[in-house]
Amino acid sequence: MSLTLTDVRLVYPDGDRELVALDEVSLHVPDGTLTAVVGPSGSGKSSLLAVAATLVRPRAGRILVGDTDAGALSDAARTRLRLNRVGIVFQQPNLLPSLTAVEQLQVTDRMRGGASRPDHAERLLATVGLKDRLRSRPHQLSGGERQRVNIARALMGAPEVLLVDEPTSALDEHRGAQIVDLLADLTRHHGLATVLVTHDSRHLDRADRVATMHDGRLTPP
Ligand SMILES: Nc1ncnc2c1ncn2[C@@H]1O[C@H](COP(=O)(O)OP(=O)(O)OP(=O)(O)O)[C@@H](O)[C@H]1O
Repeated sequence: MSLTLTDVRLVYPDGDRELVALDEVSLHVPDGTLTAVVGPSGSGKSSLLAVAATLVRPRAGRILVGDTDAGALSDAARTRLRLNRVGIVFQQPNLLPSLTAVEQLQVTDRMRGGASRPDHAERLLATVGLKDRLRSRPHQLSGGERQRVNIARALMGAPEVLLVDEPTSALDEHRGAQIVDLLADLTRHHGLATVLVTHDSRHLDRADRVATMHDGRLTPP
């Protein structure tokens, strides 16, 4: 399923004034494709992800996850949409220190209120190259491996949309390239509509499309 943003405007209060974080932003990400979003600090990249993740309601514009208009949903329905159809990979893996890799993924089953699926967790961890690390805890994993757990965890709910914020910022060039390769492969294999926010222009050749944020505007639109 695709992700479509149309004429999105997001405004934050700024003292007596308002700060326009997203200014008429439109973006269409077909399923099975990866769009990289680059741009300077403060240009609105994280705001774009927050809106696409339905974490923040824009002042104007439309967000479609597949055919579902997120703006038309109640807050409870948006939370369900986010849990079931959107995967989010934050910059910091935020893994729980005492849990093994498999258990990190199983936590999301519990959050979703469903049965725990250790087999599914193990399969996903194998997919991201961690089949020998299933019982490892975060301190036993490298930065790149922790980021792989983070990515596998985001796929537990079989999302249609994958939103990824700066996944390579803590990694060296080689490991960063491996993570972007992995995201591109997962995007194709699972038919995801993926948005990858990155400062890192080194890995953009793996993206199907590169868009640039500048002062809240996205080009090409
Ligand atoms: N919760 C908030 N309240 C008020 N202003 C905010 C808030 N979040 C972001 N902003 C402002 O909105 C603008 C866009 O910020 P955003 O974090 O989306 O940019 P960014 O491109 O992700 O930056 P970075 O690369 O540094 O993370 C900035 O001017 C920022 O200061």
